[in-house]
Amino acid sequence: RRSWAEPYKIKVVEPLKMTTRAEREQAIAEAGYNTFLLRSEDVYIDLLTDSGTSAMSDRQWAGMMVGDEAYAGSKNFYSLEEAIQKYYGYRYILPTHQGRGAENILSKILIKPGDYIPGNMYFTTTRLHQELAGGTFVDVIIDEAHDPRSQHPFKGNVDLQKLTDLIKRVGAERIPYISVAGTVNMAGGQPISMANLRAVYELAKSHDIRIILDATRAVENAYFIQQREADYHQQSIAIILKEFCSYTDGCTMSGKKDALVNIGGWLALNDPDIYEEARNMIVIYEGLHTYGGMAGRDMEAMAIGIEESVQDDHIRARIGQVEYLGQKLLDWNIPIVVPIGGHAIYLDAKAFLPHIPQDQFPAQLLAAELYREAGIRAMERGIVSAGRNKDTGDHYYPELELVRLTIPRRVYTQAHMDLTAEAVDEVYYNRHRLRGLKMVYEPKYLRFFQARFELL
Ligand SMILES: Cc1ncc(COP(=O)(O)O)c(/C=N/[C@@H](Cc2ccccc2)C(=O)O)c1O
Repeated sequence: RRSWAEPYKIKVVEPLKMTTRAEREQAIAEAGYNTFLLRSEDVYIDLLTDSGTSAMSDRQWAGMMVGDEAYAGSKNFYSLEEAIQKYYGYRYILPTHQGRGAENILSKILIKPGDYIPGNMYFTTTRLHQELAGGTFVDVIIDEAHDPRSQHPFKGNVDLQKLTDLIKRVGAERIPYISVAGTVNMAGGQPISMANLRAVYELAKSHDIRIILDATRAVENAYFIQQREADYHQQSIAIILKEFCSYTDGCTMSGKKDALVNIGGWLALNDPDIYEEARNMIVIYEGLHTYGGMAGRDMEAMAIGIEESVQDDHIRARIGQVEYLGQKLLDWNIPIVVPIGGHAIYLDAKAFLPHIPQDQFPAQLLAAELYREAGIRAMERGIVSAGRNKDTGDHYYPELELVRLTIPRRVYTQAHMDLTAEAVDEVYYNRHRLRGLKMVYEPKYLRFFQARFELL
């Protein structure tokens, strides 16, 4: 049996500083046990996020050299527009500085106070923009998505009955669009199947309701369709991605993930009237409609990154590395979300630390402990990230209390994955010694970015 290796070789490296346990104990205490507040230079293996952390290719760096920094009508805009139309299939393209730029504008245009936005599990920034526009997010994902041990191959699927019930309850006119993510970040990077998306599209169209895709990791979603959906085993990733997007009316996109760039995003639409409004909003919030908060060089790098991201060899190696790490942990009976997702391994902190109640922030503690143990930075994806219910003021208490080990694209080697697995195993072996946290500073919005904690 031949093992696999990356379809690229390394040309530039960034030396990493090694720290001592004493230095890390001080650093994490000063960071208020919040990995977002650590200095990057104090981190050895940075698995906080796959957002903006990919390694660019030599062709992308070359693209940076041909940045046309004209204020209006930059050549790089047209390269980007062409790449998105070619691979995602949408008609109108508006660049934004990153995903949130697109979410902000889309929400402002489509959502009226009192509207409901159904979606396959919440995402933190997406839901907040929907709420800021006066909408209420309604989770219509299948129940299995909330169970870390369910082996359902497409946990990102929409529960058509939940969606139908919502339409009946509030009426189609109160639903500006269905917000579909592929893959679903908060469920563990879980995909939605082509068959399910097609069914959602047909249901939506029968009620004249739009579907807007969060395309942030849609190429990874295409890989899971290719691997797990019988009709698509012989199809290329590029073909699958284009069909996938054809069942939606537009998308918001953070180019910082699949598209292999450090900054960038876009809003894509097929409806000329919505496009007209969005193009007008872009000049208020993002700059001009032909640069959307990006330099010309960044648009060129993203156009090239899109082309590279849909190559079958690339995505197979990218997800193969995540599966490699996940399988090691499964072999050692360490509780992680299954099936293994596309961009990260999610430790099940509830199962990992059953003696720490959820309101003592077990996932937050586990992420801090992994850093203390080995200088590995992960991200809390549990009660802290879930925030507070805007009506009751109490915490949301999500089923999923997770720590995300997010793998950047084309950055770390298999040796880094081996060391990460060993560090997680070490923490697991000593898990009964760990105790909870109390939150000592809580910001108003998206508290997980800046909250501070102390050991109980
Ligand atoms: C499915 C999905 N849709 C939209 C966005 C926003 O895109 P952008 O504005 O960041 O470009 C993101 C960003 N996800 C990053 C960064 C992040 C953001 C908020 C909280 C924690 C982490 C992450 O998961 O690490 C996403 O995953």
